[in-house]
Amino acid sequence: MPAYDNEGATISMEDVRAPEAPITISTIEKELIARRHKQFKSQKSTVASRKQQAVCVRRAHKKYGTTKNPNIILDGLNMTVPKGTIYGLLGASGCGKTTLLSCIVGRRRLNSGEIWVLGGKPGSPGSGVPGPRIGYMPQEIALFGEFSIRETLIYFGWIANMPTKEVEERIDFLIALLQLPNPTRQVKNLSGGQQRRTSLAAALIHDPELLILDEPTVGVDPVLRQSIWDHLVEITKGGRTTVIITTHYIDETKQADIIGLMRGGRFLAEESPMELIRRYQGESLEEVFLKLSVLQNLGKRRRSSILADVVERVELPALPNPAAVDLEEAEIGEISGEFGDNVSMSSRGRVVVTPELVAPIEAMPPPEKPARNMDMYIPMKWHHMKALIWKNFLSLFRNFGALAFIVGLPVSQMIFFCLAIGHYPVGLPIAVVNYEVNSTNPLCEYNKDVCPQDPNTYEWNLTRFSCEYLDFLSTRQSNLITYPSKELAMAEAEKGKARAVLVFHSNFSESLMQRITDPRHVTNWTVKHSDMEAHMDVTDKQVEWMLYRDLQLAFMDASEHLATVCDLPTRIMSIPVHFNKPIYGLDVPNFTDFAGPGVILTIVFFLAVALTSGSMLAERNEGILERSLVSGITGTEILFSHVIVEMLVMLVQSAVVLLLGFLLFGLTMKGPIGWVICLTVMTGLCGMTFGFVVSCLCDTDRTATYIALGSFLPMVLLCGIIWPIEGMHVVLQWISYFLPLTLSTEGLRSMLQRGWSVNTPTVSAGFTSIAIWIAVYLTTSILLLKFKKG
Ligand SMILES: Nc1ncnc2c1ncn2[C@@H]1O[C@H](COP(=O)(O)OP(=O)(O)OP(=O)(O)O)[C@@H](O)[C@H]1O
Repeated sequence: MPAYDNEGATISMEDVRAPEAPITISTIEKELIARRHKQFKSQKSTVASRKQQAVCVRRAHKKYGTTKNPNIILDGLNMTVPKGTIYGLLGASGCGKTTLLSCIVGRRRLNSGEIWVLGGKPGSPGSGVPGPRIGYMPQEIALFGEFSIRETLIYFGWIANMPTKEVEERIDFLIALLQLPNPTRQVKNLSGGQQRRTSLAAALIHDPELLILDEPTVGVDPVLRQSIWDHLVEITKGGRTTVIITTHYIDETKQADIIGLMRGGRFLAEESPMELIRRYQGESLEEVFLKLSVLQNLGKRRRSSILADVVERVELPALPNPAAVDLEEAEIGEISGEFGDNVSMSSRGRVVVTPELVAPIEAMPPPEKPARNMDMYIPMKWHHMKALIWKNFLSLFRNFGALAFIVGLPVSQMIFFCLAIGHYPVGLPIAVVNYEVNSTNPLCEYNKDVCPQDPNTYEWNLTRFSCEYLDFLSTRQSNLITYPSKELAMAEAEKGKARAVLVFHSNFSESLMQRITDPRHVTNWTVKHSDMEAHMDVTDKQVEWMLYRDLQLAFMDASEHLATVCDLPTRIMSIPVHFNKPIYGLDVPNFTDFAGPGVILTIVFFLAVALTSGSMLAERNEGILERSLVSGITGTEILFSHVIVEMLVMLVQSAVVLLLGFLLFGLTMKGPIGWVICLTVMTGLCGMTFGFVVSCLCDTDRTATYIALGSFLPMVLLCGIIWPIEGMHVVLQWISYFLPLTLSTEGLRSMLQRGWSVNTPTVSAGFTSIAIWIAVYLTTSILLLKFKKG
């Protein structure tokens, strides 16, 4: 088809010449004409008359893009689809057919204009649209690859509230009609054409009142295509079913009752195929479309020299009736299609009415009022939930790789955490230069069990205290390496071969003894020589702190031992601070215990985010979500069905994480186990609802990954696992308290290590914070699903 730049043009009847030759009409065509006469009646355009149509679109405007750079798709379009007809929606690729259909099914909103579908406005309470009154086959396959054909059709049948037996009968019928393969075959293993036919079967399964089929015959062979069309003609015969179908095979729409030729955001014509061929003397509908496109160009650029060549080559029909009715633009908007076979050459602009067909005939019966019952106020319908939960379970268990990942990841993460984090660094290389002894062995000999104080004179004769000190240090840090000189030891430490250099002066013990026994007469020189010199590599804060602690504790151990062998009170030579048994926590605090609660909650939270946003995005990107929403499923139902299924997964994940942490790796647990489990599961639920928000906000997996990662780091950095909140900048402290993992981590830690109950403020704040976040995320995702339309 030639690409003419004719957007926004309309056709005036001066552009149309009289037909030159009569057209032969076949029997089928005669039958179709007869049907059209019966179906389309002239009537005045009122709200009531619009409600009588299967679909009625008036003055539709729809644009994408920004206000500065808009991409106008529908530009005042009018469309009328009478009940019981097949409406062929034709137009070049990208002209806006899918956009129009998604507005009709209520999945996109117009910028302005009105749409009536089956007597109601799509999305309004009680309209039944979206819902089972519609059968929608989108352009993409929009099916679950892991499902078999049968399971797919059962899912859509259940959504439409069909009993299983009836679904089975319809499956047999549709499999025969659409020549589908064995219904046990998985959709992902079908050919492209077979998948499209399965998708068509899903739209047909519940025998809807309005079938909207977006290119159902792509990749279907001509024989089958014909049988699909025959079926559509058959089901519309009774007048109950209406079909709107888009296709790129223009000539197959000969069997449609009306064809809407779309171009430049409007209809070039909305007319029966026979009438179009007759009026424009085309050999085929394709040729008619070409002529109408040129006419539209003429309307816009009547004198355009660019198109002159093309126009010369196209033979244009003349106006069949010079007394064509000319109407004002606003009125014409009201007229399109409602005069039945009268030609509305465009949705805006001049309209031609063929007088012989305008004769009023009996009015259509009033449309059935949509059922207004309590159903529409029930947020979740049982048959929807049944179908969704079944679908979610099947998709989860069919995908073995994902299942293994879901269970395996928390196990491996917990094992990694418990084995890798929080353990004391041992074997740190420590360089020792001991000028007090002449030994290459750091653990030099000393009189371990002999008191260096004379029992009679009480004179002290302390020797080799450096050896005693190193002996106790070696029980904490065993990798002591002796160097003969300080210079050599320092050079090695600078090369990274030692974390600390310890130097004992030659008169270390003697000076220390003087410092203790006669402090009044001790010189600075003596004090200096009684110190062990320590030079440390402090690039690693944790290592520095632990070495610092070990060096001091080794001194206390050695001095307490000395006091013991001398029958002195043990603590006499220690620093005068006595650390009693901790109020809470272990005698030797353990970083694994400290970080454990935060790590457990982070694992559970972010696994739930990944699981939920992944499955929701996959569903959305494959078009399944869209299709389910058009079938009448609500956002709330989709969310809760995921919550129910993923809750089970999360219970397993939480159990695995807690069992590994407490039973296998011995993390401290003093608190009420029931509440610990409850807080863990609630955190997973919070992650799940956050995953819903992410999947509703993002259009692609990539943006979802960015959001998930972008939120992971701040939450983990600020929730107090890595650094105490009290040490943060005051603004960040406030931000941190508002994050979902901060108060819950503190609450869990208080239960596990302090044994606090849920009544204590810290624990109850953890529960309250996570409950509020669940409510916020859930409400946001329900609102996003409801209102975020194109
Ligand atoms: N979500 C969107 N955001 C921005 N532009 C969009 C969006 N969806 C569609 N479009 C644009 O709107 C125009 C109409 O698209 P639409 O899918 O409705 O066309 P179509 O007639 O169905 O095409 P085809 O026959 O190829 O399926 C195209 O230019 C398309 O790029």
